[in-house]
Amino acid sequence: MAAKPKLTYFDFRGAAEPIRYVLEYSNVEYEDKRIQVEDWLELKPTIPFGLLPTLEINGKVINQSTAICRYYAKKVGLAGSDDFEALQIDAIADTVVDLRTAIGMYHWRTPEAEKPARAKVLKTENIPTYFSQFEKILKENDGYFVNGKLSYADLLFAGTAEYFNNVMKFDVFEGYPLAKALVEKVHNLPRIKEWVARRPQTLL
Ligand SMILES: N[C@@H](CCC(=O)N[C@@H](CS)C(=O)NCC(=O)O)C(=O)O
Repeated sequence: MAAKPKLTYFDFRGAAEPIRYVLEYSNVEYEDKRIQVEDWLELKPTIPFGLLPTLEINGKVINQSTAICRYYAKKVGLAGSDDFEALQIDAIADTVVDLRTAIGMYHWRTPEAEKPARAKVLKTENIPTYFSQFEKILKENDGYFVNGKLSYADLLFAGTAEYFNNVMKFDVFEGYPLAKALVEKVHNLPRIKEWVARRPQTLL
């Protein structure tokens, strides 16, 4: 019997939570390995590209959270039913990750003295630009990102929602009712609901 895939990340939701959502939705058994930040510097040289999350599967260690999401999404019909649908789903997923990266850089890499100014730019420029476009796309697609049906882009977005709010320390979804409703819809999917109820409580 093949070993369970092993997802390795910090004890955070961050970039691993969308993978966890897709794995939970797909009912895949996996090991959710969480490492402590204080152990990271010792571990980093042993990780390909020195970044997490990774997924160990069939003895190979794979990086890149979105590629991992897509791999499992394909197996359960959440990655598009033709190449053009897949393209639109991938584009949304990469866009959500772009915003997550900008917010992550603000939190983890911006010197404290520069944080207030950076937070203001995120709040007044970056976030409204992304969210008003998300809202428009959701309106055109019956409340989902692509073609009125659930895809891994929706799971990735919902799995990142809390990270946006907790890092920014305000309700990023305020004024964007379709984005808010999409997160609720995903969180009401039975397997996601069950995961959210039992997952470890972490800061980010
Ligand atoms: N594009 C990569 C980004 C991976 C990444 O930046 N990981 C961060 C945490 S979210 C990391 O491992 N940081 C530790 C470090 O830079 O030493 C992905 O989505 O998996």
